[in-house]
Amino acid sequence: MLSIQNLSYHPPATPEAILCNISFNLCDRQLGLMVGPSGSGKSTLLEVLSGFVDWTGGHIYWHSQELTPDHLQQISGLVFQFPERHFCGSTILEELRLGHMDLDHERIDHALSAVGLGHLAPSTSPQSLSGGQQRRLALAVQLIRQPSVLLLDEPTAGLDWSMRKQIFSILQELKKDWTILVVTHEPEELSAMADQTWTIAHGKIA
Ligand SMILES: Nc1ncnc2c1ncn2[C@@H]1O[C@H](COP(=O)(O)OP(=O)(O)OP(=O)(O)O)[C@@H](O)[C@H]1O
Repeated sequence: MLSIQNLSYHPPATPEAILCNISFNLCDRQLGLMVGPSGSGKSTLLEVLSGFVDWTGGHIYWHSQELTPDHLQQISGLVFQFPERHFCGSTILEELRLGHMDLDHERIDHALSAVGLGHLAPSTSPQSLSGGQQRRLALAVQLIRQPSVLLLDEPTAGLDWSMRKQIFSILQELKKDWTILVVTHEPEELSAMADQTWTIAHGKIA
């Protein structure tokens, strides 16, 4: 279980805290949904939970272990909003192997199959994929690291209805094996599959 207790983040440059006394628990193999309007602190929360930002108050636990930002970088897999903008590899294989040159084919095939891309040749260019396929590749890039917690920032932003449906059905499958936190300002269809939903506004959970 990921346990967030009274988490606050107040960088010196901001007059107000960006995150204020956030507390919630996300159980293993559950999908949690954090819903809030633009500017409410959703992306900042994911940056903290990915270990990119050092919080200024509170505690984060994975099961009974208290976590530092270094721990969080190890256990979390963050898929940014519009992740396709950050693709660097010229092939799917290169994209998946970035920073993990020793990954074997079995693990690569497993990650691609988990997101419904098992039929694609590893030599395919990420740029030639559809929008929905690119989002699924971005998921595979994180899954291949086998994170304990998968963090998704607006996973269906900018996709049309049929591509959003692809992502929903992948998430429905992934949540059988992975612990997932999704942040979004448009919960819509995601609400139906979420095990827990929280609302965030002005850095506080309502
Ligand atoms: N490094 C920073 N320094 C100062 N202010 C920041 C910083 N990062 C975020 N903020 C502010 O914190 C607030 C929350 O931003 P955040 O991006 O987390 O919101 P969000 O809910 O993800 O919004 P969106 O849905 O538009 O991405 C905003 O008011 C933003 O301007």
